[in-house]
Order: sequence, then structure tokens, then C-alpha cells
Amino acid sequence: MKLVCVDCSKEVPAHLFDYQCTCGGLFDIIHDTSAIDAEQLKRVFHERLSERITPYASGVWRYKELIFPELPEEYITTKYEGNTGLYASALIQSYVGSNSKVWLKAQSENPSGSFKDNGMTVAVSHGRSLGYQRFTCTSTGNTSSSLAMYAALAHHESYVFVPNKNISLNKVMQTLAYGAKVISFDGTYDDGIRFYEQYSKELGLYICNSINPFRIEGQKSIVYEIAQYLNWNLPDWVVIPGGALSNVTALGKGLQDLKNLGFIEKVPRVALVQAEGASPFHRMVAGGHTELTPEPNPYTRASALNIGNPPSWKKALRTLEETNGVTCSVTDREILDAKAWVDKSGIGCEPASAATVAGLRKLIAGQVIDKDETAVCILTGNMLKDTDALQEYHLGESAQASYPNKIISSQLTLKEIGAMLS
Ligand SMILES: N[C@@H](CCOP(=O)(O)O)C(=O)O
Repeated sequence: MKLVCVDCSKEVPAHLFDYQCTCGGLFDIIHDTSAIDAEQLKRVFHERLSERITPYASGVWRYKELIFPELPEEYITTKYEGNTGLYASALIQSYVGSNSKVWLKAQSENPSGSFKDNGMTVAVSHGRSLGYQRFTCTSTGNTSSSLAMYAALAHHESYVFVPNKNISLNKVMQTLAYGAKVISFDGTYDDGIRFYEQYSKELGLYICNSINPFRIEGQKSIVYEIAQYLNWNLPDWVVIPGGALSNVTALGKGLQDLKNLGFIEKVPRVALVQAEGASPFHRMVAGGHTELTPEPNPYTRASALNIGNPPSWKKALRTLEETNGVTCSVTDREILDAKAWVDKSGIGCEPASAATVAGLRKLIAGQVIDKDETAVCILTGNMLKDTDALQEYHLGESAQASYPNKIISSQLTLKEIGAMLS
């Protein structure tokens, strides 16, 4: 295993771990897979589906050989993350106007309620193996909840920086309740990352944001799991939301692993969906530019996507190139309407996740995605991560007329209502 800089291609042995190269570029982790017997490994992954107790019962560590083969088991900090549902939803298929199967991959079912757990279990385990006892991140709330949970499990400390506005209080409370020291600051996630880039050495804390390549390695398991559940036949499209862009980066890296090992024959196309108010990456791609212009004041109601200067944009661009991918942006209204249908389907998600369903609908309407093509939308966070969004949508002044279910209120007694219903 070695670290390779995405900017200057400098190679560094993994034991000299750092977040950034001396040139300022982020590192990728590259594994030596030459000794892997792919068929044998597939059988091992299959056998581990019936594990209950060992770390291999985790939907991340099930794939340890492709994620972090060198890690001694004693450092693994797991809550059996992953193992999340993959649902084919007829309701969502009809909502997006598709003739073909649409799956929802519910990363929202992870132990802390978001996809961050897939990467965090690996980052915290790696940090422990290096001897760290204090962990940190800056976050709009999902990364911080996940970090706080794993740090607590490992009996270690976590220090979390959260913007003082435009994030969900539920997530901040979840982080606090897991025992993190929560420091609210005047700024955005982007400011927090800049701070770490400058001070990571002096802090002496292990950084758990996605500038840490071990986070990306763990998040690759999301697409491994989808592929394994579908017997190694992926849908035509994978639709994914984009904020910090770690998810799409990991998706691309995971797809290349599967292809290179011969686990899958065809690489699906990737559709990356951003919220209109925080869409610097989409604007770059749509404008045919090769450099990202940061958005200084990102704002979307899908607060997990409130990121104007995504650190992983170069890695994300590679995913698009390798998968013949596309990008699009959707409005907050489109996101919240799509969310209402994902919730009604019984699966549920936080607003950021619903950008995928809104994006799929838009891309089908625009004939970028064919109605006859299959797709999987990755849902990143749980419905209860942002209960304000639920209230605003269902009870607020602009409660949506398009949504069929309302609270039925009446002056009748329960006995009278019972008589009416019988
Ligand atoms: N929405 C994210 C933003 C942080 O991204 P990361 O991948 O760098 O941790 C959050 O939950 O904080």
C-alpha cells in the first residue's frame, strides 16, 4: 500500500502517512493487488455475508482485502456499519418517469445514520493504529456524528468544528450526545478544511475529513456492496449527490477496483447531482472548465451539501472521466419534493440524499438518461437527521399541495371518528 499524490504523482510509503503532499495535492491510496485471486476473494466475500460477530460482519470490513489489508484486526473499530438495504422502488420508478428498475441504496441505515460510517470506521481504525487518541473533523453534521460515535466506541476523544449556521441542529445534538467536544465557529465547512490544511501538523489531532484518504477507502465499500447484492451486475447508472465530493470519489475508485479485478464486466455511468445553491463542480463541468471556481457563499436547504470549495474535486473529475459520467444541479424545491416521495416510499432520507432522485427525474426528462436504463440512487442520510425539514415541508406555511398526505384534524372525538371509519 502506498500514497500517491493526485497532483504531482509523488509516491510516499503508507507508513509515512500524511493528508497532503508537499505540493499541496491530496493523496490516493494505491494497493498492490497482484497477488489477489479474484474468484477466491469473491467466495470469501460471499461467505462473510453470514458472519454475525467478527469484524467481517461489517459491510465495510467484509472487503478488508480491498480496503486496508495490512491493518491488524486489534485496531478495527466497527459498529457493523454498511449492510444497508438496497430497495427496488416502484413508487420512485414512477416518480422519476422510468420504465426500468430504480433502486435506492439506503446508506441512511448506517449506525450513525449516514454514509460517513463506511469511511469513518476505517479512518478511526487507521488513526488508532498510528497511536492517536484524539480525533477531529469539521462538519455540517454527518461526519461529526459519525466520528463522535466511533471515537466513543474506541474510548478516545473527538473534537468537532461545526459552522454556526445553516446546519441541522439534530446532527449537532447527535454529535454532542456521543460525547464529542463540539466547537461552533463563524464560517463554513470550507473554512474548517482550510484551517486543517494549514494547521494539521501542529494540532496533533488525527483528521477524519475526506482529505484523509482512508475515509475514501472505506467509502468504496458502498459500491462493492451494491455490486455484491446484485450478483456483480451493476445498473446502467449510479446517481450520487455531491457536496465535499468524497462519495463520488470513492464510488469511482471502487468501480475501478471491481473492473480491474474482473468482478464486474461493465462499469456503470455516474450521474453526480449538486444542489443549485452549492454547485461549483457542476458549473465547472457544464462550463467546460478544467479548474474549479469556489462558491464563496454556498447555500442550500439540503444542509449537508452546503460546500463551496469541495476538497476532492480533482478526484471526482477522474470518476466522471472514467465512467463517462454527467453532472446536473437541482433546486431546493425539487430536492424537497423528491424527498417527500422517498419518505413516502417507506425508505426515507435527509434532504441531501433526495438530490439523487430529483436529479434522476431531471436527467430522464432531459433524455440524458434513457427511460429504459436501470439506475441506483445512493441515499446518504437518515430522514430524522433533519426534522426541521420535515416540519417545514408538511406543516409549514408553504406546506406542499402536491403531497397527498396531510394531518387530518377535526373537532370530533375518537369515538365519533371510530364510528365514521367502521
Ligand atoms: N456533509 C459533510 C461535509 C464533510 O465532508 P467530509 O466528507 O470531508 O467529511 C458533513 O457531514 O460534514
